[in-house]
Amino acid sequence: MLGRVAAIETRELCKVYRGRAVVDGLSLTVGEGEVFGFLGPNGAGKSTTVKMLLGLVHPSGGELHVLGGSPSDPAVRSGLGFLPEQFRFQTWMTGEEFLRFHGRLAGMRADELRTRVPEVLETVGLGGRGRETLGGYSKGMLQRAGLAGAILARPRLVFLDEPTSALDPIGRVEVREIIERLRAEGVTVFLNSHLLSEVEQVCDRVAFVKAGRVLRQGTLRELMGGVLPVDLRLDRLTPDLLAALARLGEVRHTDTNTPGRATVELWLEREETLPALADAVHTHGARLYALTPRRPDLETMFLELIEDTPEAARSPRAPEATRA
Ligand SMILES: Nc1ncnc2c1ncn2[C@@H]1O[C@H](COP(=O)(O)OP(=O)(O)OP(=O)(O)O)[C@@H](O)[C@H]1O
Repeated sequence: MLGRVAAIETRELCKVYRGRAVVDGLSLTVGEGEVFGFLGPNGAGKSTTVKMLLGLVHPSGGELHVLGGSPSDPAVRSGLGFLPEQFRFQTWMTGEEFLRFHGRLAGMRADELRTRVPEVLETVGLGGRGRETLGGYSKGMLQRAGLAGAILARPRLVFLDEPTSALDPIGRVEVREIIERLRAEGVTVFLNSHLLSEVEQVCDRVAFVKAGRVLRQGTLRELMGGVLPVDLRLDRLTPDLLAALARLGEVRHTDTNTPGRATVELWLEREETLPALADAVHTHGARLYALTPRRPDLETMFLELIEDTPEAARSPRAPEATRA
């Protein structure tokens, strides 16, 4: 396959362990340059899928293409980066040595590594700490070092398995920024995370998996049924303005009980309608204090989907609670 190909494409992918299908007909498409969230409860088959996509586990059935080829092809493999959730570090190595070792395994030249290693250490927030041994790193620093290893060889597709599980809130924001930067550089990011708020903020598209199958995949908007709820706060709401707003979207709720303050919840079909809302308010002589598109609530979606399926015997909060 040449030209513009999907970064990942699987069709009816299966993995059977001891007679049990842990990945059971999984079909997935991830476009090049997308940040893709792969979500599901514990044991859904996410890690097994990632291992197959990396060529570390042989599928029992189905098809898979990664960067237009097979992950067993060294040329394809050299375009992949991976941050496993549980990384075994050599504690006696320094951060720099670890990255150089990693880079050599990925086929990078020594002179290339001389500039690239300090650069990625800086990117992941470990600038100036590369001469310390990994044994002395905190859990968060180790996770950053692992992330540095995953992006070191400038992969076109990078798999991040729970990249922020050991990080504090500042570290999480930093990793989000790194993901944004990778997206800007056209790198495809396949993100496995139980932190749904994080996925919500950074992913272009998501897939929900359960019992080895994709229950649903799409953009957050698509998964929301294509509507964009918007909250408006105004100084007043005249009948004319209400009628104008109702022409732009579906008015779901209004509140005019407080003098000098009115709120409207409106469901739009298209984001492009947002400026017209502000215009309508202005044209009708009202003052606009807030116009807030509501984020799709991934957690609610996730819980509904997981609960909807018969195998949902576990507590719906288990995915996050057990991984804290
Ligand atoms: N090598 C193996 N041999 C036998 N069973 C396995 C093997 N690897 C995974 N499994 C089983 O496959 C199922 C899916 O595991 P997997 O690790 O892919 O799930 P996951 O969605 O990544 O879960 P988690 O969110 O807990 O990491 C589990 O029931 C697990 O016990």
